[in-house]
Order: sequence, then C-alpha cells, then structure tokens
Amino acid sequence: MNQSKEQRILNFVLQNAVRGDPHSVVDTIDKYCSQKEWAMNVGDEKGKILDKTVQEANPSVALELGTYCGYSAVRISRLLKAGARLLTVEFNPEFAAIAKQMIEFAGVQDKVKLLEGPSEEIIPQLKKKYEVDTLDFVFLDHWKERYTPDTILLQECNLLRKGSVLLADNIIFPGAPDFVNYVRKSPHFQCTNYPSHLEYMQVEDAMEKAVFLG
Ligand SMILES: Nc1ncnc2c1ncn2[C@@H]1O[C@H](/C=C/CNC(=O)c2cc([N+](=O)[O-])cc(O)c2O)[C@@H](O)[C@H]1O
Ligand SMILES: [Mg+2]
Repeated sequence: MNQSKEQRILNFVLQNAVRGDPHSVVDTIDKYCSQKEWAMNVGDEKGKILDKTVQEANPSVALELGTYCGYSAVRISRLLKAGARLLTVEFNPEFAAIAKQMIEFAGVQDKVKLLEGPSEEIIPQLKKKYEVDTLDFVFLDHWKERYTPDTILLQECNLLRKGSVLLADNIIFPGAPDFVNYVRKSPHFQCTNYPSHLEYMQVEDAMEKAVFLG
C-alpha cells in the first residue's frame, strides 16, 4: 500500500531535520511542502503571525483544534514558557499517529498533549478530564464550519476568561465567513484581522484574532 502524503512529510523530517530541534522540524516541513508536495500546514508567513500572537498571550494553557501533522503544535510549543502546556485535538487516527511522531522527534512531547477525538466531544471534557481551568490561547485550524460551534461551546463550558485569545487560520481561503461574522458582531470579542497568504502559495488569506472580553 503506498504511503500517504502525511507519512512522506514525516519521513522527510525524520531524515532531514535535527532531532530535538523544533525550529528545524518546522523549517523542514516548510521546505518539503513548498518544494515537493503542498500540505495544509499554517506555513511560515502565517506562522510568524501565530508566533507573535502566542508570544503576546504568553499562555500557561493553550488549545489547538486540528493538529494535522503537528506543524503548528511544534511551532506553538517551542514558544511556551517552562511549565506551560499545549493541548492539541485531532480526530483522524492516521494524522494523530503522524503528529505524535512529529512532536516526539521535535522534543516537545513534555509540553504537548495530543487528544485524539472530535473537538465537540473533547472540549466538554477539558475541565474534568484534562484539569483545565480556563484557556489562555486557542488556535482554530480544523474544519472551517466547526470554528463557530466550537467557539460557542468553549464559552458554554466556561473555558474562556477575560483576555483569552482566539486565533483562527484561513479566514479568506478556504474561508470561515460565519465565524468572522459571529466574533465581529459579538459584544464579547475584540477582533483584529491579519492579512496574509495561503501557505506555500500566492493566494490571499488572513488570520483573525478574537480576544474574549468576558
Ligand atoms: N471537529 C474536529 N475535531 C478534531 N479534529 C478535526 C476536526 N475537524 C477537522 N479535524 C482535523 O483537523 C484538520 C483539518 C483541517 C482543515 N483545514 C483545511 O481544510 C485547510 C484547507 C486549506 N486549503 O484548502 O488551502 C488551507 C488550510 O490552512 C486549511 O487549514 C485535519 O487534521 C482533520 O482531521
Ligand atoms: Mg489552516
């Protein structure tokens, strides 16, 4: 059975990146996906916006929805302070297995907990099962039509506090129009748009930051 694209990305990292060096893992995935096979990692241009937003938030507890191959999990966790942790949610078992190996190779496994399952099931378990009080930072990069229901679910589960930062990928392409409408119309969020480009392409894209006001 021939390999999946995600397996080929992982193999390229295992053979070309520096074990234990998250920066080299991120750069090696970007090299493969810009030169060999496109893949839906957030990429380096939008990755720099992600980096700045994470550094500003300086989260103790961060959540990522849609791990995929683990590119942004490695990218986020490399910036976390000692003792801080990233919970990342992925419901596709093949992708979860790839991401787990990617995270371990990068040496960030002590900061990252990969939760296998659908976000709609995992989010309501975060407080009791994963000992979360509130989330300081949330990166949304899963199915685009899940952004809004999951943002509502995070509020219903009392997982957001005054100042919690949400950052959403793909506001323009593939697009998350209902999410943009929801957060920009809501009195509970202060929104900022960051124009950028689709990973590895010249196509317009953007990220949206939505800070919860309580
Ligand atoms: N409810 C859920 N719970 C847990 N995991 C879930 C989930 N829904 C989706 N996922 C996972 O999140 C990833 C999906 C990302 C969709 N992104 C995309 O579709 C996407 C597409 C393009 N594009 O087409 O150019 C560019 C991008 O940056 C993109 O993020 C996959 O790994 C999928 O298994
Ligand atoms: Mg994306």
